[in-house]
Amino acid sequence: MFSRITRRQFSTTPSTAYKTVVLGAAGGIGQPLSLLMKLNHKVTQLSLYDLRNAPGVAADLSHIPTNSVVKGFTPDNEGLAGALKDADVVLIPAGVPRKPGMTRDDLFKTNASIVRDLAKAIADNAPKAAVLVISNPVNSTVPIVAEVFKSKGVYNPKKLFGVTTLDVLRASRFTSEVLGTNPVQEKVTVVGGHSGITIVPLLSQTKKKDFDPEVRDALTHRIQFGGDEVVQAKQGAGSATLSMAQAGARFANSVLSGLAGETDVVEPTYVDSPLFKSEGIDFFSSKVTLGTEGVKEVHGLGEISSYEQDLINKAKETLIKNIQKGVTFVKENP
Ligand SMILES: NC(=O)C1=CN([C@@H]2O[C@H](COP(=O)(O)OP(=O)(O)OC[C@H]3O[C@@H](n4cnc5c(N)ncnc54)[C@H](O)[C@@H]3O)[C@@H](O)[C@H]2O)C=CC1
Ligand SMILES: O=C([O-])CC(=O)C(=O)O
Repeated sequence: MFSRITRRQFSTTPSTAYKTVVLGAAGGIGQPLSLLMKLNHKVTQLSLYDLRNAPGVAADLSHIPTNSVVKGFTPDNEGLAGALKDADVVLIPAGVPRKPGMTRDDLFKTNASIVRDLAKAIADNAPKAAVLVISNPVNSTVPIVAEVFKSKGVYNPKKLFGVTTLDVLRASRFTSEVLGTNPVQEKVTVVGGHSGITIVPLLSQTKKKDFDPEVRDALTHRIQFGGDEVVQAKQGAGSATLSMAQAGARFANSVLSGLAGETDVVEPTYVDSPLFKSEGIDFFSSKVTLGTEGVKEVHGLGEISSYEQDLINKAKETLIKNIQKGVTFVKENP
């Protein structure tokens, strides 16, 4: 167990000192994500939890001379309660990944109960933490966490995030490949959700703005189905792990920056959103300003093209079903 003294000791060097927890830390995403969190100077305590092997991953990372103490937990070794105590940020990459031929929704039957049970433990042990959900299907697992938190009276919509950053990374990369530009400077806002047609890149808001329709269609499709490229290339051995770790670490760093009081921290993320609530869509991804309490402001979509409006209309039809599926699951399987 980390003591408060340890936390204070380390908080003197950086201006911030946060405990970050990775649930599913020994997995394909969990290991590189834990490495990247070990390299983040805002993190002073890093707790790694998995059904097995988390203490080994923690021992390995603990030799890296950065400003954090790492500890591994399993069900037999202080368990979730030990891992989660005093957490500021909890990342959840626990659950099964896709194989070729599967949709993210096909993962629901296995991952829904995993995420529900982890959410119960977070509600009991770290109800004030920011919770970053990576486990698929994100469109449904985020509503699952929200329902569990509501049932336990600890739901804070400002602290629950579906991580859609990988869509943003892909959009930058793929757009730069088409335009021959520097991917680092190619910023693309991606809105909606995190699966197939619910992923909507707003290419009309990029510097290029006007794409040839054929190029635009192909680029949009590649961004929407980028995950499938990796699933197919891995031939049954899983889905994106390394690019996802980078995406998760970038988003976690933004959340930590917001908590630390940095200004103008803006990332697209799937949150409890006012944008389409009147249509029964409680969760939607758009640009969000992150602050000391989590979500500070959910941005509107801005000016979009009629092509993008059509994509959003289609995305909403799927999203409403995905969200309802998560809500119903928790009501029927509390
Ligand atoms: N949001 C996104 O953009 C992305 C999400 N994903 C999703 O992330 C999830 C994890 O993917 P991978 O790391 O590749 O899978 P993996 O199978 O390599 O690792 C998953 C880990 O979760 C652990 N786990 C399972 N049940 C658990 C529980 N109850 N408590 C704690 N740990 C548990 C497993 O032991 C394993 O170590 C999948 O659902 C995948 O679809 C993957 C890529 C991108
Ligand atoms: O495709 C998958 O199943 C994993 C994922 O969410 C992604 O890579 O975007």
